[in-house]
Amino acid sequence: MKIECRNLKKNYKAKEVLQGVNLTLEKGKIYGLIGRNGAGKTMLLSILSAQNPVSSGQLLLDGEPIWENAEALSHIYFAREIITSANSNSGGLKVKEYLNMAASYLPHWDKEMAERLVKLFHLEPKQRLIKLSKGMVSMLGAVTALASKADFTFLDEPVSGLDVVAREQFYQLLLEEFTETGRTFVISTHIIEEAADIFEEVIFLHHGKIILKENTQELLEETVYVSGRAETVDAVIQGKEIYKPKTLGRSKSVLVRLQEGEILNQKEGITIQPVNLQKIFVSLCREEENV
Ligand SMILES: Nc1ncnc2c1ncn2[C@@H]1O[C@H](COP(=O)(O)OP(=O)(O)OP(=O)(O)O)[C@@H](O)[C@H]1O
Repeated sequence: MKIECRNLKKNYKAKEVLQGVNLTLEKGKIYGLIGRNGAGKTMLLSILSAQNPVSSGQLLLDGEPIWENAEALSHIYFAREIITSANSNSGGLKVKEYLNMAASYLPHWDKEMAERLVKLFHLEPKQRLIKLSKGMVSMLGAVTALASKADFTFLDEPVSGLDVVAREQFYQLLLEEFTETGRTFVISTHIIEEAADIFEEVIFLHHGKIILKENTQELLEETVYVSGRAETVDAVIQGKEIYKPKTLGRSKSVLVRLQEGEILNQKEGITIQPVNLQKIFVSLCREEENV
């Protein structure tokens, strides 16, 4: 099973929110969707789940269009941010009512799992959503996403507002569910490092374009930070794929993307260090923005 997007574009008046996204999401993977504020993450997830029409391009599940296709949509669920303000549709609902509503439109809903997770997260079924704390609202979203049992489940910043204990608990549950079922999860988050071990692949979205989609482990193993005397750094990185160098006086630092099996020669006057995902993301954004 796979979802494919071909040259997806979304415009709002003159603004191109998605600028030709090509993406394949395979069954049985956890993807991390990373992007700056306004990059288009929520938009992409809402389009992938057919909650929003595209301006152009194709969106397919196993070769069949997803838009207005009930069978395809029964395999996809997007747990978007729950709006609980007084004038929203959800705000006045009780936790129990919100979950009953989800159960009514999600064809593979696991009632027993939802009840178990509600207890685990100490959510009170009779409490109205408007009275929940920000973290509790996030937990309710996580419960809905997990209990949806959709083959492709998208979560928009599921851990925002959760305390560290609850965040670990959420990722643990997610991994257990993933291991048991082989469902696909796409998770957007700004807390990159914490989730880096969970994501099999990372997708970096920048100004409505995918600037990187890679296996997380390979990306980390094959990217190094080189710093030291500028002329030595230049000699070592010659002919290599690099991300946005920084020069300060006579010293220089740069991220180098190695090819499989490629190594850098250690020379006096430079250091070669491993990097984390956050650093790679920041460097790539700087590269794109040319700053
Ligand atoms: N209904 C709309 N009308 C016009 N522009 C919109 C609409 N919805 C989203 N946008 C624009 O689309 C762009 C992408 O928004 P989106 O919410 O997808 O970003 P995001 O990556 O999820 O950001 P964040 O991390 O801040 O949540 C933004 O520039 C936003 O202003």
